[in-house]
Amino acid sequence: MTDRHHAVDSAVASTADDIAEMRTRGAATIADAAAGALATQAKRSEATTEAAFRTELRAAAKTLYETRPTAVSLPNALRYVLRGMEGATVAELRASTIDQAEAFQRELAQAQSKLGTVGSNRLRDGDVVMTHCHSTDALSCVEAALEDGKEIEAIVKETRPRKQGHITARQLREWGVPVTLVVDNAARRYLDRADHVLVGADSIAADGSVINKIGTSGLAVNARERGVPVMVAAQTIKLHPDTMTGHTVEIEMRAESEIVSDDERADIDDEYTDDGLVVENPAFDVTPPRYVDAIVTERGQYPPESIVTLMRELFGETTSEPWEP
Ligand SMILES: O=C(COP(=O)(O)O)[C@H](O)[C@H](O)COP(=O)(O)O
Repeated sequence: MTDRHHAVDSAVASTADDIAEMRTRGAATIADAAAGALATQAKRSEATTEAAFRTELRAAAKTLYETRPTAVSLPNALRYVLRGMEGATVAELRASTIDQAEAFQRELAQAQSKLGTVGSNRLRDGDVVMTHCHSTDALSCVEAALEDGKEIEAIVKETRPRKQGHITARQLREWGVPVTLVVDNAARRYLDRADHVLVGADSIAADGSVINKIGTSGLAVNARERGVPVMVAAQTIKLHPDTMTGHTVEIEMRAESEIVSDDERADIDDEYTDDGLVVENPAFDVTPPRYVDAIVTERGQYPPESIVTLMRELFGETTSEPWEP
C-alpha cells in the first residue's frame, strides 16, 4: 500500500491500478469495477466511528477517481454510491453503501441491455456495422439484433495504439458474426460497405459532443461524407453533468511508450537532451454533434442536440466532486 492509497483497502488500490494500467478498461466496465471497489472498502473497513468510515470511503473514491480523467462514468458511479451511504452507525453505513453499490451494478447491467434493444431497432437484417475501439454498450446493440434473428456483419477498426478492435473482433466472432478487421487508415475505404458506424462513448457533453476513443471524430466526419449514419451507444451514466455549467471534458494523454519504444525513439532522434522530438498520445477525441445521427441510451434514442434535456432531468443543474458530501 502506497501513501497515495493511505487508509484505502489494498483491494481498492489494486482496482485503481488496474484501471490506470488499462487492465480494466472501457467506461461501463470501469464504472462497475469502481462501484465494486467501494463495496469492498465498506465490507472490509475497520472504522469504529461513523466519521472514520465516511473518511475512508471518500479516500477510496478519490483514489479511484484519480486513475483516468475522461470517462465520466467513473465519477458518476462514485457519486451514485456515496450518495447512498446513509445511517447513524458504522453497521448501517456499511450496509447502505454495499446495497447502493450493488444496486448501481444491477442498474448498469439493466441499462446496457435496454439500450441494446433500442439500438438493435436501428439495425436491419443483413446490415454491416463499422466499429471503433471496444464498447460494451455498442456491442449490446449487435447482441440484441442477433437475438432478434437478424444477420449482422462487422468491419472492425483495429484501433491503434492499444488495438481494442481485437477485443471487439473476438467478441463478435464468439457470437458468429462475420468480421473484417482493418487498420484504422482503411476505414474510409471500407465505409462504402458499411450501413452504420456504431461506437460507444466515454462522455457525452451537454451540447451533444461525443468523447470517445481517439479516431472516432475522423471516422464520423468520413462517415458523414459517405452518407453512413453514425450511432453512438451510451448509457446515461456517460452523460457528463459538469458540461452543463461550462466545464470541458479532460482528454487523457497517455505514455509515449504506447506509440514508440525507446529504441524506435532513438532511431528517429537520439538527441535526448533537446525537445526536438515530441511524441503525443491523446487517448480520446471530441466528435461534434453535427456528425452524430443518434445517441442511443436506455431511455430511448436522442438526436445529440437534445441530450441536454435528459442530462438536466437526471442530474439537475449542479454537481460536486464525488467525495464531497
Ligand atoms: O473509448 C472506449 C474505451 O477506451 P479505453 O480502451 O481507453 O478505456 C470505449 O468506446 C468507451 O469507453 C465505451 O465503452 P463501454 O461501452 O464499454 O462503456
